[in-house]
Amino acid sequence: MRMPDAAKPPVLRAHEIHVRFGALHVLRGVSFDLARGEGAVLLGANGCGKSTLLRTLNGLATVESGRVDLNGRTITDAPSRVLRAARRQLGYVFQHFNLVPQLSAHQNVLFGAMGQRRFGVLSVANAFARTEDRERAMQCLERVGLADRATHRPAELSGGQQQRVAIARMLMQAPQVVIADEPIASLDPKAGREVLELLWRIVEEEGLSLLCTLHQLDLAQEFGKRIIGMKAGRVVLDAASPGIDRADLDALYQGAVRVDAAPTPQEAAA
Ligand SMILES: Nc1ncnc2c1ncn2[C@@H]1O[C@H](COP(=O)(O)OP(=O)(O)OP(=O)(O)O)[C@@H](O)[C@H]1O
Repeated sequence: MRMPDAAKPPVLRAHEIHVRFGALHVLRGVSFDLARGEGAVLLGANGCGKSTLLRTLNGLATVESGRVDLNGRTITDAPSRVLRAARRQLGYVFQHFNLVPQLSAHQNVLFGAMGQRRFGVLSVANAFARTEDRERAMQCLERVGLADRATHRPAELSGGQQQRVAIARMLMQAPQVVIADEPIASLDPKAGREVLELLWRIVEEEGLSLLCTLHQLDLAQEFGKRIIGMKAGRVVLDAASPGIDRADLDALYQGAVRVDAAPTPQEAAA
Protein backbone atom coordinates (compact mmCIF):
# COMPACT_ATOMS: atom_id res chain seq x y z
CA MET A 1 0.00 0.00 0.00
CA ARG A 2 1.27 3.45 -0.93
CA MET A 3 2.41 5.53 2.05
CA PRO A 4 -0.17 8.14 3.01
CA ASP A 5 0.76 11.67 2.00
CA ALA A 6 1.15 13.46 5.32
CA ALA A 7 1.26 16.87 3.63
CA LYS A 8 -2.27 16.52 2.29
CA PRO A 9 -5.43 16.81 4.38
CA PRO A 10 -7.10 13.48 5.12
CA VAL A 11 -9.42 12.35 2.39
CA LEU A 12 -11.94 11.22 5.02
CA ARG A 13 -12.34 12.53 8.54
CA ALA A 14 -14.84 11.42 11.16
CA HIS A 15 -14.89 13.93 14.00
CA GLU A 16 -16.50 13.17 17.38
CA ILE A 17 -19.54 11.48 15.90
CA HIS A 18 -22.51 10.67 18.10
CA VAL A 19 -25.48 8.74 16.74
CA ARG A 20 -28.55 7.70 18.74
CA PHE A 21 -31.47 5.54 17.79
CA GLY A 22 -34.07 6.55 20.36
CA ALA A 23 -32.61 5.74 23.76
CA LEU A 24 -29.77 3.70 22.23
CA HIS A 25 -26.52 5.63 22.09
CA VAL A 26 -24.80 3.80 19.21
CA LEU A 27 -21.82 5.96 18.23
CA ARG A 28 -20.26 7.56 21.28
CA GLY A 29 -17.76 10.09 19.97
CA VAL A 30 -16.08 8.29 17.06
CA SER A 31 -13.10 10.05 15.47
CA PHE A 32 -10.54 8.93 12.90
CA ASP A 33 -8.81 10.20 9.76
CA LEU A 34 -8.08 8.28 6.61
CA ALA A 35 -5.24 9.58 4.47
CA ARG A 36 -5.11 9.41 0.70
CA GLY A 37 -3.86 5.99 -0.34
CA GLU A 38 -4.26 4.52 3.14
CA GLY A 39 -5.86 1.12 3.73
CA ALA A 40 -7.32 0.41 7.17
CA VAL A 41 -9.25 -2.53 8.57
CA LEU A 42 -12.15 -1.76 10.92
CA LEU A 43 -12.64 -4.45 13.55
CA GLY A 44 -15.28 -4.92 16.20
CA ALA A 45 -17.77 -7.44 17.52
CA ASN A 46 -21.34 -7.73 16.23
CA GLY A 47 -23.43 -4.89 17.56
CA CYS A 48 -20.53 -2.54 18.39
CA GLY A 49 -21.69 0.04 15.83
CA LYS A 50 -19.55 -0.62 12.74
CA SER A 51 -22.41 -0.64 10.24
CA THR A 52 -23.85 2.51 11.76
CA LEU A 53 -20.45 4.17 11.39
CA LEU A 54 -20.22 3.14 7.73
CA ARG A 55 -23.75 4.47 7.13
CA THR A 56 -22.77 7.72 8.80
CA LEU A 57 -19.83 8.17 6.44
CA ASN A 58 -22.12 8.58 3.43
CA GLY A 59 -24.79 10.54 5.24
CA LEU A 60 -27.32 7.68 5.60
CA ALA A 61 -27.46 7.77 9.40
CA THR A 62 -28.57 10.95 11.14
CA VAL A 63 -25.83 12.36 13.32
CA GLU A 64 -26.69 13.83 16.71
CA SER A 65 -23.40 15.71 16.86
CA GLY A 66 -19.97 15.61 15.22
CA ARG A 67 -19.25 15.61 11.51
CA VAL A 68 -17.82 13.76 8.54
CA ASP A 69 -15.52 15.60 6.13
CA LEU A 70 -14.62 14.33 2.68
CA ASN A 71 -11.70 16.14 1.06
CA GLY A 72 -11.99 18.85 3.69
CA ARG A 73 -15.68 19.45 2.94
CA THR A 74 -18.27 18.67 5.60
CA ILE A 75 -20.92 16.30 4.31
CA THR A 76 -22.88 15.93 7.55
CA ASP A 77 -26.14 17.83 7.17
CA ALA A 78 -24.90 19.13 3.82
CA PRO A 79 -27.36 20.09 1.05
CA SER A 80 -28.35 17.13 -1.15
CA ARG A 81 -26.23 18.44 -4.05
CA VAL A 82 -23.07 18.29 -1.88
CA LEU A 83 -24.11 14.90 -0.53
CA ARG A 84 -24.64 13.49 -4.03
CA ALA A 85 -21.21 14.71 -5.13
CA ALA A 86 -19.66 13.20 -1.99
CA ARG A 87 -21.36 9.85 -2.55
CA ARG A 88 -19.81 9.63 -6.00
CA GLN A 89 -16.44 9.65 -4.25
CA LEU A 90 -17.37 6.77 -1.97
CA GLY A 91 -17.30 3.32 -3.55
CA TYR A 92 -18.91 0.40 -1.73
CA VAL A 93 -18.23 -3.33 -1.69
CA PHE A 94 -20.84 -5.27 0.31
CA GLN A 95 -21.00 -8.67 1.96
CA HIS A 96 -23.83 -9.81 -0.33
CA PHE A 97 -22.36 -8.24 -3.51
CA ASN A 98 -25.59 -6.27 -4.27
CA LEU A 99 -25.56 -7.10 -7.98
CA VAL A 100 -28.73 -6.80 -10.09
CA PRO A 101 -29.72 -10.44 -10.72
CA GLN A 102 -31.39 -9.82 -14.09
CA LEU A 103 -28.35 -8.11 -15.57
CA SER A 104 -25.11 -9.48 -16.97
CA ALA A 105 -21.76 -8.94 -15.28
CA HIS A 106 -20.97 -6.25 -17.87
CA GLN A 107 -24.26 -4.42 -17.29
CA ASN A 108 -23.74 -4.59 -13.54
CA VAL A 109 -20.33 -2.98 -13.95
CA LEU A 110 -21.85 -0.31 -16.19
CA PHE A 111 -24.02 0.64 -13.23
CA GLY A 112 -20.89 1.93 -11.54
CA ALA A 113 -20.95 4.85 -14.00
CA MET A 114 -24.52 5.80 -13.15
CA GLY A 115 -23.63 8.60 -10.77
CA GLN A 116 -21.36 10.17 -13.40
CA ARG A 117 -24.07 10.41 -16.04
CA ARG A 118 -26.86 12.94 -16.28
CA PHE A 119 -29.66 10.47 -16.99
CA GLY A 120 -28.74 7.94 -14.32
CA VAL A 121 -30.13 4.45 -14.94
CA LEU A 122 -31.07 5.24 -18.56
CA SER A 123 -27.50 6.30 -19.34
CA VAL A 124 -26.17 2.91 -18.35
CA ALA A 125 -28.96 0.76 -19.81
CA ASN A 126 -27.28 -1.13 -22.62
CA ALA A 127 -29.14 0.51 -25.48
CA PHE A 128 -28.25 4.00 -24.28
CA ALA A 129 -24.82 3.46 -22.76
CA ARG A 130 -22.00 5.40 -24.31
CA THR A 131 -19.46 3.35 -26.23
CA GLU A 132 -16.72 4.70 -24.00
CA ASP A 133 -18.60 3.51 -20.90
CA ARG A 134 -19.19 0.07 -22.39
CA GLU A 135 -15.51 -0.23 -23.23
CA ARG A 136 -14.43 0.97 -19.82
CA ALA A 137 -16.76 -1.52 -18.16
CA MET A 138 -15.06 -4.29 -20.15
CA GLN A 139 -11.66 -3.00 -19.03
CA CYS A 140 -12.84 -3.07 -15.42
CA LEU A 141 -13.96 -6.67 -15.87
CA GLU A 142 -10.54 -7.46 -17.35
CA ARG A 143 -8.87 -5.92 -14.28
CA VAL A 144 -10.71 -8.40 -12.06
CA GLY A 145 -10.03 -11.30 -14.44
CA LEU A 146 -13.60 -11.77 -15.60
CA ALA A 147 -13.69 -10.47 -19.18
CA ASP A 148 -14.71 -13.96 -20.32
CA ARG A 149 -17.75 -13.86 -18.01
CA ALA A 150 -19.10 -10.52 -19.25
CA THR A 151 -22.41 -11.92 -20.47
CA HIS A 152 -23.03 -14.12 -17.44
CA ARG A 153 -25.68 -13.21 -14.90
CA PRO A 154 -24.78 -13.22 -11.19
CA ALA A 155 -26.52 -16.58 -10.61
CA GLU A 156 -24.16 -18.13 -13.18
CA LEU A 157 -21.11 -16.95 -11.25
CA SER A 158 -19.52 -18.23 -8.05
CA GLY A 159 -19.63 -16.05 -4.92
CA GLY A 160 -16.00 -15.04 -5.42
CA GLN A 161 -16.67 -14.11 -9.04
CA GLN A 162 -19.73 -12.08 -8.04
CA GLN A 163 -17.64 -10.14 -5.55
CA ARG A 164 -15.07 -9.51 -8.28
CA VAL A 165 -17.85 -8.09 -10.47
CA ALA A 166 -18.80 -5.84 -7.56
CA ILE A 167 -15.16 -4.71 -7.31
CA ALA A 168 -15.17 -3.99 -11.06
CA ARG A 169 -18.37 -1.93 -10.55
CA MET A 170 -16.62 0.02 -7.80
CA LEU A 171 -13.64 0.55 -10.14
CA MET A 172 -16.03 1.82 -12.83
CA GLN A 173 -17.34 4.38 -10.37
CA ALA A 174 -13.78 5.70 -9.91
CA PRO A 175 -14.23 6.71 -6.25
CA GLN A 176 -11.56 8.16 -3.97
CA VAL A 177 -12.51 6.13 -0.93
CA VAL A 178 -13.61 2.50 -0.88
CA ILE A 179 -15.79 1.23 1.96
CA ALA A 180 -15.78 -2.55 2.02
CA ASP A 181 -18.35 -3.91 4.50
CA GLU A 182 -17.38 -7.50 5.35
CA PRO A 183 -16.51 -8.20 1.71
CA ILE A 184 -15.55 -11.82 2.33
CA ALA A 185 -18.14 -12.83 4.92
CA SER A 186 -20.14 -14.81 2.33
CA LEU A 187 -17.14 -16.54 0.79
CA ASP A 188 -15.13 -19.65 1.60
CA PRO A 189 -11.57 -19.07 2.91
CA LYS A 190 -9.86 -19.55 -0.46
CA ALA A 191 -12.25 -17.32 -2.42
CA GLY A 192 -12.20 -14.82 0.46
CA ARG A 193 -8.43 -14.52 0.40
CA GLU A 194 -8.42 -14.12 -3.39
CA VAL A 195 -11.01 -11.35 -3.15
CA LEU A 196 -9.01 -9.54 -0.45
CA GLU A 197 -5.83 -9.81 -2.52
CA LEU A 198 -7.64 -8.41 -5.54
CA LEU A 199 -9.30 -5.62 -3.58
CA TRP A 200 -6.05 -4.53 -1.93
CA ARG A 201 -4.15 -4.72 -5.23
CA ILE A 202 -6.69 -2.60 -7.08
CA VAL A 203 -6.97 -0.06 -4.29
CA GLU A 204 -3.17 0.22 -4.23
CA GLU A 205 -2.81 0.50 -8.02
CA GLU A 206 -5.47 3.22 -8.11
CA GLY A 207 -4.07 5.07 -5.07
CA LEU A 208 -7.45 4.86 -3.30
CA SER A 209 -8.18 4.94 0.41
CA LEU A 210 -9.85 1.88 1.87
CA LEU A 211 -11.82 1.20 5.03
CA CYS A 212 -12.62 -2.50 5.22
CA THR A 213 -14.53 -4.32 7.96
CA LEU A 214 -13.48 -7.90 8.59
CA HIS A 215 -14.09 -10.57 11.22
CA GLN A 216 -10.92 -12.57 10.54
CA LEU A 217 -8.15 -11.27 12.79
CA ASP A 218 -5.33 -13.05 10.91
CA LEU A 219 -6.40 -11.47 7.62
CA ALA A 220 -6.90 -8.11 9.30
CA GLN A 221 -3.29 -8.14 10.48
CA GLU A 222 -2.02 -9.43 7.17
CA PHE A 223 -3.81 -6.92 4.92
CA GLY A 224 -4.47 -3.86 7.07
CA LYS A 225 -1.41 -1.68 7.54
CA ARG A 226 -3.58 0.02 10.10
CA ILE A 227 -6.29 -1.38 12.33
CA ILE A 228 -9.11 0.64 13.83
CA GLY A 229 -10.91 -1.28 16.58
CA MET A 230 -14.35 -0.46 17.94
CA LYS A 231 -16.00 -1.57 21.11
CA ALA A 232 -19.45 -0.51 22.34
CA GLY A 233 -19.69 2.53 20.07
CA ARG A 234 -16.17 3.85 20.60
CA VAL A 235 -12.82 3.60 18.82
CA VAL A 236 -10.63 1.88 21.40
CA LEU A 237 -7.72 0.93 19.14
CA ASP A 238 -6.15 2.78 16.22
CA ALA A 239 -2.61 1.71 15.39
CA ALA A 240 -0.23 0.48 12.71
CA SER A 241 -0.88 -3.20 12.33
CA PRO A 242 2.57 -4.78 12.66
CA GLY A 243 2.92 -3.37 16.19
CA ILE A 244 -0.41 -4.56 17.56
CA ASP A 245 -0.49 -7.45 20.05
CA ARG A 246 -2.91 -10.22 19.24
CA ALA A 247 -4.27 -9.86 22.80
CA ASP A 248 -5.36 -6.30 21.99
CA LEU A 249 -7.33 -7.59 19.00
CA ASP A 250 -8.87 -10.40 21.03
CA ALA A 251 -9.92 -7.84 23.65
CA LEU A 252 -12.17 -6.17 21.07
CA TYR A 253 -14.43 -9.22 21.31
CA GLN A 254 -14.43 -9.60 25.09
CA GLY A 255 -16.55 -7.98 27.80
CA ALA A 256 -19.13 -5.30 26.99
CA VAL A 257 -18.82 -5.07 23.22
CA ARG A 258 -22.38 -4.31 22.09
CA VAL A 259 -23.94 -0.89 22.25
CA ASP A 260 -27.23 -2.45 23.35
CA ALA A 261 -25.72 -4.40 26.27
CA ALA A 262 -27.40 -3.76 29.59
CA PRO A 263 -25.39 -1.20 31.59
CA THR A 264 -23.31 -2.47 34.48
CA PRO A 265 -24.61 -1.51 37.96
CA GLN A 266 -21.82 1.12 38.14
CA GLU A 267 -22.81 2.60 34.75
CA ALA A 268 -26.48 2.57 35.68
CA ALA A 269 -25.72 4.40 38.92
CA ALA A 270 -23.52 7.02 37.19
N1 LIG B 1 -31.87 2.12 12.22
C1 LIG B 1 -31.75 1.63 13.46
N2 LIG B 1 -32.71 1.81 14.38
C2 LIG B 1 -32.60 1.35 15.64
N3 LIG B 1 -31.50 0.65 16.07
C3 LIG B 1 -30.53 0.43 15.21
C4 LIG B 1 -30.57 0.90 13.85
N4 LIG B 1 -29.43 0.52 13.21
C5 LIG B 1 -28.71 -0.15 14.13
N5 LIG B 1 -29.35 -0.21 15.31
C6 LIG B 1 -28.85 -0.84 16.53
O1 LIG B 1 -27.57 -0.29 16.79
C7 LIG B 1 -26.72 -1.29 17.32
C8 LIG B 1 -25.45 -1.37 16.50
O2 LIG B 1 -25.78 -1.90 15.22
P1 LIG B 1 -24.71 -1.94 14.02
O3 LIG B 1 -25.42 -2.62 12.90
O4 LIG B 1 -24.16 -0.59 13.78
O5 LIG B 1 -23.58 -2.87 14.65
P2 LIG B 1 -22.43 -3.67 13.91
O6 LIG B 1 -21.22 -3.48 14.75
O7 LIG B 1 -22.35 -3.28 12.50
O8 LIG B 1 -22.92 -5.17 14.03
P3 LIG B 1 -22.86 -6.32 12.91
O9 LIG B 1 -21.42 -6.70 12.80
O10 LIG B 1 -23.73 -7.38 13.53
O11 LIG B 1 -23.44 -5.75 11.66
C9 LIG B 1 -27.52 -2.58 17.35
O12 LIG B 1 -28.03 -2.77 18.65
C10 LIG B 1 -28.64 -2.32 16.38
O13 LIG B 1 -29.80 -3.04 16.73
